[in-house]
Amino acid sequence: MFMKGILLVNLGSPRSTSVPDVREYLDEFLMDEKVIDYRWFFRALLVQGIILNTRPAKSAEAYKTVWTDEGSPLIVITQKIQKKLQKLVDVPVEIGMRYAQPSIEAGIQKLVDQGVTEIVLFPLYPQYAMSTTETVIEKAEEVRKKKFPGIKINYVQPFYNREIYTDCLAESIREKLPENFDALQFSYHGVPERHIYKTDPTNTCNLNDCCSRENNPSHQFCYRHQCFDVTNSVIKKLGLPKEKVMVTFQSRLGKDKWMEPYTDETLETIGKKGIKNLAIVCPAFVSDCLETLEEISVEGKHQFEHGGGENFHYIPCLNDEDRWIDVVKTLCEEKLNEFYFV
Ligand SMILES: C=CC1=C(C)c2cc3[nH]c(cc4nc(cc5[nH]c(cc1n2)c(C)c5CCC(=O)O)C(CCC(=O)O)=C4C)c(C)c3C=C
Ligand SMILES: [Fe+2]
Ligand SMILES: [Fe+2]
Repeated sequence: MFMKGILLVNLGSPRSTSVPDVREYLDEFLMDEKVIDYRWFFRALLVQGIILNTRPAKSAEAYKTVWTDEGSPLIVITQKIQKKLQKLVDVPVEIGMRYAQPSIEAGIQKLVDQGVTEIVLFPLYPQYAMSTTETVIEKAEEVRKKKFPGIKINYVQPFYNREIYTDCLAESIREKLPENFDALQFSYHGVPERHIYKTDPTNTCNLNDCCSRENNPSHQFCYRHQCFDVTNSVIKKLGLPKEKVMVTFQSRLGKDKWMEPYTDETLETIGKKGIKNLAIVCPAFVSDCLETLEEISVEGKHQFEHGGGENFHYIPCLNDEDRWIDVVKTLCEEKLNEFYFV
């Protein structure tokens, strides 16, 4: 007998805000070679020899400012999505995190315990990146082969260009935009430029105008293009002129060259250029997390005000909005229905 189920996968958070728990989480996360893509020796030297000496204490302080009584916002919101989706579909829905707990393996185990043999796994990232979608699929395949060789997994693909998603995002932003704003900033999580070159099998992306072209063979694997594409779709639907819109990249780490322009540097300077009222949204994330609630809403606001800005308006992620749950349901159902052909 075949039985289907859904696994929603998000990035994951530390178990608690204690420094040892944050260190353990960062160790697993940053030692992933799809996140820091150096050879093992150099990655270990950088992560375990340098980053883990100072970053856990700093990150733990940041996590404390966003942590709720129920736990990490990212996990709590993913659980809320799970519960709402479960009410709409008649197959079991579980969650799994790429790093820390509940793990992808634990999520699959829960489904298997309920008799599931065919899983739709949904990486909750709108855009493709080596450090997100690709590492989730690689991990899930590793777990499947080792622990659950009898089950099938069908993966929901990046959905940045799906009209149901961009409609949903545009509506969500429209409702939350303040009445007066000089600019709307789209701040996406950054990645090192090297990641984009590395994952372009067509060798046709040079991180230049090609990313904004209507057609380029690299688009399917180009995170930069996919960020621009989401932005363009949304601003068209909102009827916003391009001059009122900025795209920037946040959360860089280390000395590599990451995609530019950087969110923090932009926030420090735009006030002086006359942008006094700013709205900002972060569509690389479907759920609010440390990187939106602390890095943007708190640190970003300070940077903007420090640079002469006056009104800073953070637009929350889709989180557990009903219209977004409907999109999740549709994207999962498409893949559930494909099982016959997988
Ligand atoms: C080389 C480092 C990193 C890459 C590449 C990277 C890509 C990337 N990350 C997200 C989504 C999230 N990242 C989050 C936190 C976070 N990210 C990094 C580093 C890289 N991310 C670090 C070190 C951290 C931990 C916190 C910190 O110390 O600053 C989170 C939030 C997790 C939470 O618990 O709330 C998310 C979500 C994407 C989408 C992405 C590439 C596109
Ligand atoms: Fe590109
Ligand atoms: Fe990250």
